[in-house]
Amino acid sequence: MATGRTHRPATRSRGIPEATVARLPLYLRALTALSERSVPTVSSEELAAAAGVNSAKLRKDFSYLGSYGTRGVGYDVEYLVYQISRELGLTQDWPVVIVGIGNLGAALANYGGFASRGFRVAALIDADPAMAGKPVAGIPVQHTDDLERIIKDNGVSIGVIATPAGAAQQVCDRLVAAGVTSILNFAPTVLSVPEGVDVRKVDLSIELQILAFHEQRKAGEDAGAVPAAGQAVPSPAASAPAGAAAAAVPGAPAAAPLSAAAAAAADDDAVAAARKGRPEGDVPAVMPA
Ligand SMILES: NC(=O)c1ccc[n+]([C@@H]2O[C@H](COP(=O)([O-])OP(=O)(O)OC[C@H]3O[C@@H](n4cnc5c(N)ncnc54)[C@H](O)[C@@H]3O)[C@@H](O)[C@H]2O)c1
Repeated sequence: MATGRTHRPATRSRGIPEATVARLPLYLRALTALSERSVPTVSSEELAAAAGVNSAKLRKDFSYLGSYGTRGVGYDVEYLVYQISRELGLTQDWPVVIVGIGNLGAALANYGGFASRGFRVAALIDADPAMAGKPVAGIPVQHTDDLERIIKDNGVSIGVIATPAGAAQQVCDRLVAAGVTSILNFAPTVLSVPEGVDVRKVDLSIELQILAFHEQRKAGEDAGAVPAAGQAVPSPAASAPAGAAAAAVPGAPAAAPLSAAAAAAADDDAVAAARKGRPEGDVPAVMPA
């Protein structure tokens, strides 16, 4: 199994902070919507509101791209789309493989949003021999026996893992050994990858747990927390020192993982500090709605 470092430092090449990189897709989505409506220019305030980011932060982010806008006119929408796309590496075509073509893998294969953003689904791979040759989203599923050849033939550097958790590390190791250097992991497990491989994870249940935490806080002020059915609250005195009691109570996420939504909204330094404290290396990839 591959071992070693699981994520990169807070800054990348050309000195763009990771928190800025995390916000670029938000700007791009808002700008693409403006472009589709043939809006020629946009102010930093309008764009910040559309992207859900504060406008001072947006201006700082764009300064890293060398984009300052024109006073009284704002930013040129088409040019910014180009600049951000180029910065994110989206001006080239990225062949992607999806491994694990069950409910989720098939849904991803059918998602039209990849192709429109420059991600071409080059191959679908599954371990089930019964699926081999069957088309999903018009692409025939191929067997995992051919994984290495498929990666090589298609020049794939990005792999999506949608297998059960128990298979994910082994699939990851094979993808990496075959030349994949970026992985989007949907399986609920932490992957170990060697130096130079980026992993981002999507876990909707974690996002829901964070929402549950906020819901509980909203409701808790008047009602007090009520444990979910079947969950007994352990006695802090019996099982843990007083300081650890809050973390021991079910439903009290004392150390919620840092979501990309939080990363996009927080200050760069705060993000770096929060990342430092995280026990796991790969990065959640769910973006704010
Ligand atoms: N991240 C999220 O928000 C999210 C949401 C839903 C599901 N999931 C996760 O996604 C994964 C897939 O869920 P699903 O509902 O599609 O499951 P599923 O059982 O429908 O599909 C899993 C597929 O993986 C294949 N598979 C198993 N081992 C494999 C291997 N070694 N190599 C290649 N293919 C292999 C199976 O043949 C099957 O087709 C699970 O880990 C699930 O927990 C994550």
